[in-house]
Amino acid sequence: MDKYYPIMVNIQNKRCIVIGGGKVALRKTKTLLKYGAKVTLVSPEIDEEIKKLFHKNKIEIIKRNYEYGDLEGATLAYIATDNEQVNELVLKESNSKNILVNCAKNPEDSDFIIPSSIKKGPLSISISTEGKSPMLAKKIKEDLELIFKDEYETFIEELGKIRKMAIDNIDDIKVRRELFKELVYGSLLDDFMDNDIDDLEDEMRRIYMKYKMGSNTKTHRKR
Ligand SMILES: C[C@@]1(CC(=O)O)C2=NC(=C\c3[nH]c(c(CCC(=O)O)c3CC(=O)O)Cc3[nH]c(c(CC(=O)O)c3CCC(=O)O)/C=C3\N/C(=C\2)[C@@H](CCC(=O)O)[C@]3(C)CC(=O)O)/[C@H]1CCC(=O)O
Ligand SMILES: NC(=O)c1ccc[n+]([C@@H]2O[C@H](COP(=O)([O-])OP(=O)(O)OC[C@H]3O[C@@H](n4cnc5c(N)ncnc54)[C@H](O)[C@@H]3O)[C@@H](O)[C@H]2O)c1
Repeated sequence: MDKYYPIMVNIQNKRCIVIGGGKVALRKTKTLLKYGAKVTLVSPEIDEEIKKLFHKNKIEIIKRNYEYGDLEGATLAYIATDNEQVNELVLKESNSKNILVNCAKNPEDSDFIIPSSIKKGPLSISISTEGKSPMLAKKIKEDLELIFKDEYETFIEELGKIRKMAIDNIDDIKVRRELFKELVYGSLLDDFMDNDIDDLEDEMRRIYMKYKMGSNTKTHRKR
């Protein structure tokens, strides 16, 4: 049975606790901030980059050793210390409180692991090797970045607009599917990437109108 179930989690404004203040803690913290989490970090020693985040009011810091109870109120917990005994104690607390935990040192103790990921506007591509080789996950990300370029962001934003219009105005799901098929599987994206399209929005709307006109729907929505 596969162990890790991939999901997209909204962590905006959720409290996430990082135990440890070194390089790994910094990397995890930066990712959490990118996704709008409220980060509290507990560690006696703090990396210089982490201090900068604190001075910019991006995170809270508790400058001491971890103590039982520090995970109170956490949605997610991250263990990034170099001390096995501390890690054990944090694991005990997270397990007893059902707080999902990531342990950088011992992935087998983790409830979740962090994939390498590409973000282009609404597009997310995550790569995981289930901890077998984080470096390979990073390389695959770099390879995929050559394919999934910035144009994808605009393309997906425009697709989102047309899809909403189609759901509101074209009742027949078969017609909608045909429309989406032409937009997604047709040559539109390639043409856009090759700079062969002046105005993507116009072009998508032209295709949309073709399907809308062909589907004399709108008024007889089936219940
Ligand atoms: C993807 C990424 C996300 C992130 O952390 O933000 C991430 N590691 C990254 C990079 C990276 N990490 C390491 C190297 C050095 C080379 C190497 O060892 O390969 C490099 C490469 C580099 O830095 O160039 C060392 C390392 N990593 C782990 C251990 C412990 C162990 O394996 O026992 C050790 C050994 C420590 C030691 O030797 O002491 C464990 C984990 N690292 C994971 C994620 C999870 C599984 C991901 C997957 O499913 O593949 C997992 C299981 C748990 C977790 O941390 O969530 C990020 C890429 C960022 C990017 O994409 O740019
Ligand atoms: N998952 C990954 O991607 C990855 C990558 C490299 C290393 N690691 C592993 O993660 C661990 C951390 O790596 P690092 O490079 O950040 O180490 P580091 O030495 O830079 O940092 C360790 C941090 O732990 C803190 N710490 C020690 N005792 C503590 C306690 N009682 N309470 C709270 N904090 C405490 C220290 O103050 C320090 O800030 C190491 O064990 C390493 O093997 C994981």
